[in-house]
Amino acid sequence: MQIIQSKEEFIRFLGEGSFGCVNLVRYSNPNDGSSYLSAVKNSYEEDYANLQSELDILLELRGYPNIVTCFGDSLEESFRRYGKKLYKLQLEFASEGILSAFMDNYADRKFLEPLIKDFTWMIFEGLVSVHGHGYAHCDIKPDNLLAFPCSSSEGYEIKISDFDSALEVGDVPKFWETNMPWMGTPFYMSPESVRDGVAEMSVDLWSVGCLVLEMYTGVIPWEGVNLHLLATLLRCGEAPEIPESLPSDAKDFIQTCFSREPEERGSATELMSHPFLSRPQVEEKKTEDAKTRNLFLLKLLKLRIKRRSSNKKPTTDAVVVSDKKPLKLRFFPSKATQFKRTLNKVLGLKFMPVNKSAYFRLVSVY
Ligand SMILES: Nc1ncnc2c1ncn2[C@@H]1O[C@H](COP(=O)(O)OP(=O)(O)OP(=O)(O)O)[C@@H](O)[C@H]1O
Repeated sequence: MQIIQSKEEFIRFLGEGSFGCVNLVRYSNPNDGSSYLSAVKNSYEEDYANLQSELDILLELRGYPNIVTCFGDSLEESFRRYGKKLYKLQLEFASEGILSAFMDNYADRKFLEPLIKDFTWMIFEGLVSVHGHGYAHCDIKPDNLLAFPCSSSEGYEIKISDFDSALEVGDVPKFWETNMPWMGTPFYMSPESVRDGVAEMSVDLWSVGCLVLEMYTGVIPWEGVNLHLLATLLRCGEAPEIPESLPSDAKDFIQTCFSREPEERGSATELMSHPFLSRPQVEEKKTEDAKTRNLFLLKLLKLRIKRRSSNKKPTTDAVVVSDKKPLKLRFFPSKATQFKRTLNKVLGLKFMPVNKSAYFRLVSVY
């Protein structure tokens, strides 16, 4: 999508990330009266590199299914008061918000099984593209998945967003240390990532396992476990507990995502053909539904033909029927931004910019 010099109207604040805030903005073209809404991610100069790297990945992945779309080909640059530079990344607006907020609309935050399967399938569709381009997302979790009303049907669509932790496969984040071993959000991290910090595709597959578990139980994985203990448990190859009450194919699927040996998880594509997700069942069901519908229509059709023929004299084209139907606070300078970001995730803190200061106020979000 090409950005035309347009009028910008702030609609509302959407949320706060580690690198700045996200606002809903309407862009209007005064020439033809057209307009569109965008979720605009704002970052100050010190976090420019992160926003740029997120844009670079989004540009590579633009047009692929279940990946949030970015508008424009570059970051928009503007100046704040006191000459501070601000960079903006325009994203398509997810009117249903992040998946974690979407879950709050459901009793006990639990989804029904068909929705879990649909959403998991969509997340994999997105991951196949991410992995296919040589990246690992490294922070798959409900806060980084966006919900959209489905354009073609009544349901919802899920897209992967927030690529600022994404890395090329094989890279290790600069901030990663053995005593701070979190490449993404701790509760969704895999044992091997805690051991070596290497961004592998398998890390995302473990996170999907956590996510599926969360969609069934409504509870974040490892709830109540402190981070020190969590690191120890993960290093020992432990996985979040899977309730016995889950259907057996779901348990088996989650267990596969939680395989100790990353290779045993398979790839995103391979996991998509696990019986838990196997589309044939869904397709079969759709075909069955379609058959039932057709049968019903056929009966209706026969009935009408009968009625017509009883009213009228039969003609050669008698088959023509009516077609009318149918925590702690901390301060630190802007140095290692990735480190800040991870620390925030660990501490559950979010950034609140404090006027012109180069520092940020951190507030607990737990
Ligand atoms: N495309 C979007 N549509 C609607 N809301 C969005 C969109 N992108 C972000 N948001 C909102 O803005 C918030 C901040 O998003 P952002 O991606 O900056 O950070 P985050 O994922 O919440 O945090 P972090 O970057 O620390 O992981 C989100 O939690 C969400 O509420």
